Amino acid sequence: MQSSKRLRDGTYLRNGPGLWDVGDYGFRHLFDGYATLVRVSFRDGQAVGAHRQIESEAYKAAKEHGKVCYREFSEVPKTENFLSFLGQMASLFSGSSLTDNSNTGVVRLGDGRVLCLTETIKGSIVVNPDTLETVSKFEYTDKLGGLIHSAHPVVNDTEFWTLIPDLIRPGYVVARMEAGSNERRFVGRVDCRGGPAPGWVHSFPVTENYVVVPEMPLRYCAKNLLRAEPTPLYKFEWHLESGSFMHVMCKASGNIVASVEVPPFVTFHFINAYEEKDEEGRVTAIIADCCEHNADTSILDNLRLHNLRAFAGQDVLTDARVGRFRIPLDGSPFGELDAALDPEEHGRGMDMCSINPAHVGKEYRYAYACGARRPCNFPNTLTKIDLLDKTAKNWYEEGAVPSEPFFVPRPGAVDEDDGVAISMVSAKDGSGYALVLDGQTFQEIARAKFPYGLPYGLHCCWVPRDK
Ligand SMILES: CC(=O)/C=C/C=C(C)/C=C/C1=C(C)CCCC1(C)C
Ligand SMILES: CC(/C=C/C=O)=C\C=C\C=O
Ligand SMILES: [Fe+2]
Repeated sequence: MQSSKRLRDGTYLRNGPGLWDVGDYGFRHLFDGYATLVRVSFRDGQAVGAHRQIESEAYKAAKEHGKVCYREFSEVPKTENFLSFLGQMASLFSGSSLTDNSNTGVVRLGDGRVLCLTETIKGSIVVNPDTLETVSKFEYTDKLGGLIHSAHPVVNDTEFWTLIPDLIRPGYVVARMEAGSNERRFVGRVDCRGGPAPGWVHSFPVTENYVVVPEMPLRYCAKNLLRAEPTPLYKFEWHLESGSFMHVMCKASGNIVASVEVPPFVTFHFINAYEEKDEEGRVTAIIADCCEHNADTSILDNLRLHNLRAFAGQDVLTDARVGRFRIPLDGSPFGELDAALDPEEHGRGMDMCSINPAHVGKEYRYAYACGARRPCNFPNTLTKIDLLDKTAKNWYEEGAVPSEPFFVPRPGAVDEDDGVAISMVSAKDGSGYALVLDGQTFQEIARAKFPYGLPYGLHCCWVPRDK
């Protein structure tokens, strides 16, 4: 590793879809791939890397039978005859045909267990952060039920917040799990304000005292769940007429303290949220920021493998911005949604964000994300966004595809941006390296080359060495 500064010791883990072929069949969508876990361990100024497939039931069955055996994001097992089709329909309702391919995120729970996740509840899998071995299914011991949840729980050293959409009685259940437990406890419920089904909740934010529940017009669609062939919006449907809403639930009581209509939006990832206060310290509003795709669902189509492969270098990546919601707590029926800074600062593309974990739920200034240098069909820069100055610093290397810049604070740091941002980069020639950027200057501190290229990956976590 070429580095002048010492990095803190610990392990960076990154999860994501990494294998898109079964036998001679090629998958269609980025989100279908079987999970590949990547590790880079930093110790005494050296970096050691490894990667391994997560041994989900879906992955093992595909390997054994040479075909897709479970329902993935867009792939569906092929049925040989009408009887097996009927069997599949029945298993869909019980959830047994849904994938457990935990290809989205990886989180370190307060008790030290490391969990890989996806949108299906059964796809919660415990892994060993040192060997990357699949340890076991994470069994939720409660009776909350549900088949799907937000792929991104909000996790810290003491707790885990999750959102479970209810497709039968459109709404969301908010639940909390203590560190060290496998039991989620019901906190409260939000009923949908519009539409035939809840809006997709890939992620949601929390503040110190509240949980923010987004209801976007891109809604789950039971009919599309049953289809054998993917629709343009996969398992979802766009219901502009149904309205877009933001709900705020009190963490302590489970009561809804605000439910406002907002302009239409499309987001996978909330960045953070915090409480806005007046001079007397009373909470007047909730501010919630997200990677917002200008209410345009075509980002889902952008992420089809054909489009990613065929349109390299063409300017087809749909515009995105930091969407900032202001949700008033004074009973007003409407909330606001505006760009937090000029999207040109980050090339009108942005997603895959991280912040200093000490600022989750609190006022914050900096967000790290993938951005765009046009023309491009996929995010191709790393960007450090200053939400106060409304500016961005950008890292770019010609032909390279960097993954989520994951912020790791320096132990004992006081300044919010005192730390590093770690990303895995696929270079133009197909080789790969871990890149460490200074969280303040956004200049390169170190890079560690992998002996081989790695597929694009999604979300990350950090396991300190002393834990
Ligand atoms: C990788 C990523 O960000 C998203 C993955 C999403 C998945 C795997 C979604 C899967 C689903 C099913 C298999 C059926 C039910 C609907 C839905 C949650 C979309
Ligand atoms: C990779 C991605 C969006 C890129 C576009 O800007 C979204 C991934 C979502 C799942 O975690
Ligand atoms: Fe995600």
